[in-house]
Amino acid sequence: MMIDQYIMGGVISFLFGFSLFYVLRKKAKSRALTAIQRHESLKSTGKGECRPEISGNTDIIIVGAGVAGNGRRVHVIERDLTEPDRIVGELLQPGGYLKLVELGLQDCVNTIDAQRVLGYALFKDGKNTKLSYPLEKFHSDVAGRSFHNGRFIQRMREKAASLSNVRLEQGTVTALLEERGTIKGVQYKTKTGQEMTAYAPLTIVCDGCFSNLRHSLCNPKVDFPSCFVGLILENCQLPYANHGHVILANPSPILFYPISSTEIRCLVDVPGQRVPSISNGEMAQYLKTKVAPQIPPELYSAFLSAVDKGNIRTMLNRSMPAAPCPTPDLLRPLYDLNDASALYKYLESFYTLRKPVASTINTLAGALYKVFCASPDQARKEMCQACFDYLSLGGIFSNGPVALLSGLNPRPSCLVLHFFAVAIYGVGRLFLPFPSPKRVWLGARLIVDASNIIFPIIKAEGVREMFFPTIVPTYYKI
Ligand SMILES: Cc1cc2nc3c(=O)[nH]c(=O)nc-3n(C[C@H](O)[C@H](O)[C@H](O)COP(=O)(O)OP(=O)(O)OC[C@H]3O[C@@H](n4cnc5c(N)ncnc54)[C@H](O)[C@@H]3O)c2cc1C
Repeated sequence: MMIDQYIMGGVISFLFGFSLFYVLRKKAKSRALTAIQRHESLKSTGKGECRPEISGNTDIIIVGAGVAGNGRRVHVIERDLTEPDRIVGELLQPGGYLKLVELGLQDCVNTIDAQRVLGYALFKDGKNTKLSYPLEKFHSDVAGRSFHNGRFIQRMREKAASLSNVRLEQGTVTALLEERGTIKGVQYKTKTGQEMTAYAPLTIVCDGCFSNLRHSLCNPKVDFPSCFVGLILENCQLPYANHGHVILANPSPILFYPISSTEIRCLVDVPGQRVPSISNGEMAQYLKTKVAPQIPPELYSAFLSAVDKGNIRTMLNRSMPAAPCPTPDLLRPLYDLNDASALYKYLESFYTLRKPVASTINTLAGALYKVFCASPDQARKEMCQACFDYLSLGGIFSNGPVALLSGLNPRPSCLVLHFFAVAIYGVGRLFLPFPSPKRVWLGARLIVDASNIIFPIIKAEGVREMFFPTIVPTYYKI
């Protein structure tokens, strides 16, 4: 992951989580509305449980209350119900905000000093270009939002806990209970250390990037392309107000965006899995000597002050293709439920709808990261410059890619079209005014390089799932 993946990658999860909320919530909507009127805030029993036990059985167990989760008689088990303090998930793309509106959850960003985000500003070699989200066709409220992740998560948890059909409990799931290939429920440890089991026909595991359960369900191909180093800048203004700023720096991008009315998040991408040590001062030295000279002058002194202040956080970026886990047994017990076939159809359409969206954003994020990282290779340099200049053309040349990035129009065909349009644009420029043999050779390498970037990512995501989701056998969508 990197800047764009950070900016974009996050929306995958937001869209995933909110789509899941949506798919599962529709049926419970009338019950949920009644419940919201009755319970206005997160109520704790003081035992790490935020709702009394629901009588009767549980339909769905959800492990993890990050941005994903919700449903019928739902039991949510979350390791830590206190407000998270993380440097992740701070920028919600307009596509994610639209999902919040669709779910009636948009007020979750109203009381947390969230900032409107209207697009990106790209900086490269002293030049910059503003890329606005194509929001003309939407209500004026629709835009991205950036905020403190923990504040947003708590608002979402309050909403979930306010539903009478949701039991939100603090506990750590230690194992999935499996019988003949079917997940029957979970084993978990409560806040007080008690070992418990919970059973439901459907268990949804969304325990995030530090998952200790995923390996028992699938074999994910997790890649660790880089780390983010996070700082908070104060007392300064971004060159473009209400925009995410992407500095195409050496060796890799640097991001800035507001997270409150007084704070700007800075994320410095450091390729590889190791970062300079914070404790022995190497990190401060790296940030001051290698990073600071590349950032816009408007942010320079606030950046140095943030480094001196010392509140430096790091986080390993992970990238994993959005591959559905082919576990047909998973839904077998649902036939015991009266409306099992309806839920089955919901899940089926959820995956069919989700896959092209998620994989388009994943692919674009992965591809842009490779293009935007500094490289000694001349063909890659040409591709990077072509990309910056292509986006700077404005009109459909910027609207198309930004609509993909923002989750407003994440169509795989548009992604491939724009990616190769950039490559062809780069080659076309090389051929002007005369296509010398050296330039023809460079152009050919550029096309090969572009193909080598995008096709492996598409292959990992799954060509059929991404471009032809409706022809994928049903059980692969479950
Ligand atoms: C540096 C960085 C910056 C990012 N920035 C953005 C961004 O700006 N915008 C964006 O949209 N995305 C961003 N992302 C991606 C985003 O953070 C993730 O996609 C998102 O957090 C995933 O949400 P989740 O609910 O699946 O997992 P998480 O947010 O990780 O939540 C998982 C939850 O499960 C709980 N849990 C874990 N294990 C257990 C267990 N065994 N039992 C019970 N509970 C458990 C955890 O306590 C946690 O609350 C960023 C990622 C990184 C690394």
